[in-house]
Amino acid sequence: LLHHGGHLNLTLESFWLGCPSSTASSTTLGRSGPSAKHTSVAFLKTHKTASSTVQNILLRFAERNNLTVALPITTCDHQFCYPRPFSAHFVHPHTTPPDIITNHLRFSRTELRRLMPNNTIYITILREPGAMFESLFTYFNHHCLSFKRVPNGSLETFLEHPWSYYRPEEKDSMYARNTLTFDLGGDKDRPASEALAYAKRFAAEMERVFSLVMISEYFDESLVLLRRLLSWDLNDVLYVSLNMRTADSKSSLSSKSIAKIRAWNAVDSVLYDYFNASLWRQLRALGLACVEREVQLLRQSRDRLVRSCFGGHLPPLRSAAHITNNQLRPWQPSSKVEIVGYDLPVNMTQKGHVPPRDECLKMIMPEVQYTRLLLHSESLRYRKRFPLRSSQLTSRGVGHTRAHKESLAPSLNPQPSETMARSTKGSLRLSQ
Ligand SMILES: Nc1ncnc2c1ncn2[C@@H]1O[C@H](COP(=O)(O)OS(=O)(=O)O)[C@@H](OP(=O)(O)O)[C@H]1O
Repeated sequence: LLHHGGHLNLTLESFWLGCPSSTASSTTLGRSGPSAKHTSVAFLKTHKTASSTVQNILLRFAERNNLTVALPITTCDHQFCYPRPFSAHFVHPHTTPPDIITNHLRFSRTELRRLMPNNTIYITILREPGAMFESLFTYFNHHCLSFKRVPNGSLETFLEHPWSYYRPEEKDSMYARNTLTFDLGGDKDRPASEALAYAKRFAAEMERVFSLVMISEYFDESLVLLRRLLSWDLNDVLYVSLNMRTADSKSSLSSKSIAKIRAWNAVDSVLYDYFNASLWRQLRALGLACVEREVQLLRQSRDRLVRSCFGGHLPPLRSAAHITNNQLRPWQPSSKVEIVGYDLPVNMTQKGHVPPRDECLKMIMPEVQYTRLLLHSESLRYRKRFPLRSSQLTSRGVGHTRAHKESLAPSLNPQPSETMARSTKGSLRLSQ
C-alpha cells in the first residue's frame, strides 16, 4: 500500500473529482507498475514565461525523491552556457547521470538525448507573445543592445521601426525577437516570406518532442495536465509564483502594440497559438469541469501548505533591494525594473517564531540560490558515492568544481543583509 501510495491518492482524487483516472502507461517505462511517479524529466526553461515557478516545483520534487538534477558547470553560471546550443559538456560531472534537467539552456534534442535517460519526458512552457515581449523588453532593457539603443527606452518606439534597433547577429539579440523559438533551438530570423511555413513546420516538430507544452496564462490548468502526465500527486505540484515584477515596472499594451509585437515575433506567435489550442484540446478531453475542480483543489492545498510553512500568510512580497535575507533575494537586472521576492525577516527566531522548514524556504527561493545549494548537496553526495572518481576529477584539474564548492553558502537560515553580489548574476550572458 505504501509503495502504491501515490497511485491510491491519485485514484481517490480522480474519483472525488469525477475525472478520468490517470494511467501511467508508457510514461513509467522501467518502473514497477502503473503507480510509479515518473522521474525522468527535461524541462526546457524558456525566458519570461513563469518558467522559474515550474523549475522550483521540479527542483523540490527532485530533492524529496533523492533524484539527480543536471546542473551547469560553474563557468556556465546557473545556465547551461546559454545562448550557446546545449552541450552535454556543460553539465557538471557531479550531477550526472541526471534524472531531471531544468536550468536555462538552448534546446538541442541530440545533446539532451545523449545525457538524459531514454524514457525522459520533455516539457516546456510558452507565454502570450505580447505580455512576454513586454516583460523581455523591460527586464533586458539595459543589457540587450537592441533595446538599449531605443530612445527613452520606449517599447512603442521600438515597435514603430524594430529594424532600426535590432541587429540579428549581435550579442543578446535573442531577447529581442522570437525568443521562444530561439530557446527551442529554432531560427529566430526567418525571412518574413518564409516565416509562416517555417513556424508551422517547427511547431509540428516540437509537438513530436514535447509531451506537454504548458501555457503560462493557464498555469494551474497546465499543472493539472503535468501531474497526470507524470503520475504525480497534487502535493508534488504546489507552488508560489516566483520572479514577478512590481506593478510599477509593467506597462499596459494597446491592441495596436500587441499586433505589432505579434508581427515582429511572427514565429513565436504561431507557436503560441498552436500550443495554446493543443493545451485546450487536452483540457477538454479531460473534461473542463474536472479540470476546474482540480484547479480549486490545487489552490486549496497550496493555501494549506503556505499556512503550515509560514504560520499563516506568505511572507511579504518586497522588491529585491528590500529583501534582508540574501538567500531569498531575486536577481534584479537594472534599476529600471523591480523584481519581487518573499522576505523572511532575519530576526524571525528572535521574535519567538519557529523558522520555516527547508522545504518551505525552498519554495520561495530564487533559482540562482537554489541552483547553488543543489550543486553543493549533489557534489557531497557524488563524493560519498564515488570517492575515487571525484579525486581523479579533482587531480585532473576540474578547478571550477573546487572553486565553486568554496564559494557556496549552504546554510538556509536567514542571513544578514549583504549587498547582492552583482557577480552572482554578473554579466548578463552568464545570468539571464
Ligand atoms: N504562476 C505563474 N503564472 C503566471 N505567470 C507567472 C507565474 N509565476 C511567475 N510568473 C511570471 O513569469 C515571469 C517570469 O518568468 P520566468 O521565471 O520564466 O523568467 S526568467 O526568464 O527565468 O527570468 C514574470 O512575468 P512579469 O512579471 O510579466 O515579468 C512573472 O510574473
